[in-house]
Amino acid sequence: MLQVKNLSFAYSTNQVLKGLSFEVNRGKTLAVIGESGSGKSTLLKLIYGEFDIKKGEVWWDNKQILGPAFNLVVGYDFMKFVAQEFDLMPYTSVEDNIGKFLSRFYPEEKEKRTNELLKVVELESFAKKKVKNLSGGQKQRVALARALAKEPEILLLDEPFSHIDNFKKQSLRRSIYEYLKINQISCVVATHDKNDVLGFADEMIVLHKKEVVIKDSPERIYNDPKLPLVASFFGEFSVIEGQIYYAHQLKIVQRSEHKAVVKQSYFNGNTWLVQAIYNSEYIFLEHEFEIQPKSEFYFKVMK
Ligand SMILES: Nc1ncnc2c1ncn2[C@@H]1O[C@H](COP(=O)(O)OP(=O)(O)OP(=O)(O)O)[C@@H](O)[C@H]1O
Repeated sequence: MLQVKNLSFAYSTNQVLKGLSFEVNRGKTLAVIGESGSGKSTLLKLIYGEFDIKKGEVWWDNKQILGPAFNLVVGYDFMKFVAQEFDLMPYTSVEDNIGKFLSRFYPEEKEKRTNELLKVVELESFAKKKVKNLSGGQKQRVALARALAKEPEILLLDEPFSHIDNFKKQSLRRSIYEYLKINQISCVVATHDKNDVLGFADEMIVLHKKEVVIKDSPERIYNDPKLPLVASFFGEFSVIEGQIYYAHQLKIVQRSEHKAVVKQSYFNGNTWLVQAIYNSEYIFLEHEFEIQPKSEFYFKVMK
C-alpha cells in the first residue's frame, strides 16, 4: 500500500504542496487532477523519490521512500515512473528499449515478455524500428511498455496518453489499465483527461491551492463536483442559483421561469452545445439541433 502522510513541499521559497495525505491500496488506481501548475508532477516526483522530503512521509508497504540525499540512484525497483519527458535510448530498437531492464541470461523469457508488452501497447509491427524514428505518441507507448517490463508493484504515470492520437487512445488505455488490474499493480496517474479517470480510476484527488480539496470515487465526484474547477474537468457546465449543472442537465422546454438568449451553437457529435446568456452569465446546454444566435428559449434544470 502507498501511504502519503502529511506531505508538504516547496521549490526553494515557492510552496507547491501543503499537508497532503492519502493512500492507494495494492492493485488500485488513484487519479490526481488539478489545474496546470497545481503540483501534480511534483507530487509524482516526490512519491518516486526524486526530491528530498523535508516535511511529511511517503511509504510503500513498510519501506519509506527517500530522496537523493539517501539514495545514490533515484528510484526503487518496485516502482516505475513514466514522466512527461520519456527517457528512452533513441538509437536502439523499440524491442531493445523495452527489454533493456530484463535479464539477458534468460533470452527466451526476455523475448516472450518483450512480445507480450509490445502487444499491450500495440507496437508489434514497430519492434525493430529505432526509437528516434518514432512519433511522439509511439515513443510514449514504448515508455509505458518499458515501465511495465520489470513488473513494478506501483506505477506512476504523468499524462500517460497525452501524445497518443484519438484513434489509438481508447483501446490503449483499456489495454494498459486491464494489464494493471490483472497484475495487481497500483497506479497513481496525473491527468487532464477525464477519460483517464472515469471508468478506470478507483479514487481521485483534486489538488487546488496546494492542498487536496476533494478525495472520493470518480463517480461520486462527477455526480457532485462541489467546485466549478472540478466540474470543468468533466465538461461544460453552468452555475445556476449556486448549483452546478453539466450541459446535459439543462433542457429546453416550451415555457419555464428560466429564459435565455443564444450566443452560439457548436456541433458536438451526438448533440449541439449551445452557449447562451442567462442572468448576464454564460450557460451551456446540450440540444438536439443547432439554434441561431440571438434566439430566445426557456429551459429547465434536471439533476
Ligand atoms: N524544478 C522546478 N523548480 C522550481 N519550480 C518548479 C520546478 N518544477 C515545477 N515547479 C513549479 O512548481 C509548481 C507545480 O508544478 P508541477 O509541474 O508540479 O505542476 P503540474 O500540476 O504537474 O502542472 P502541469 O499540469 O502543467 O504539468 C509550478 O508553479 C511550477 O512552476
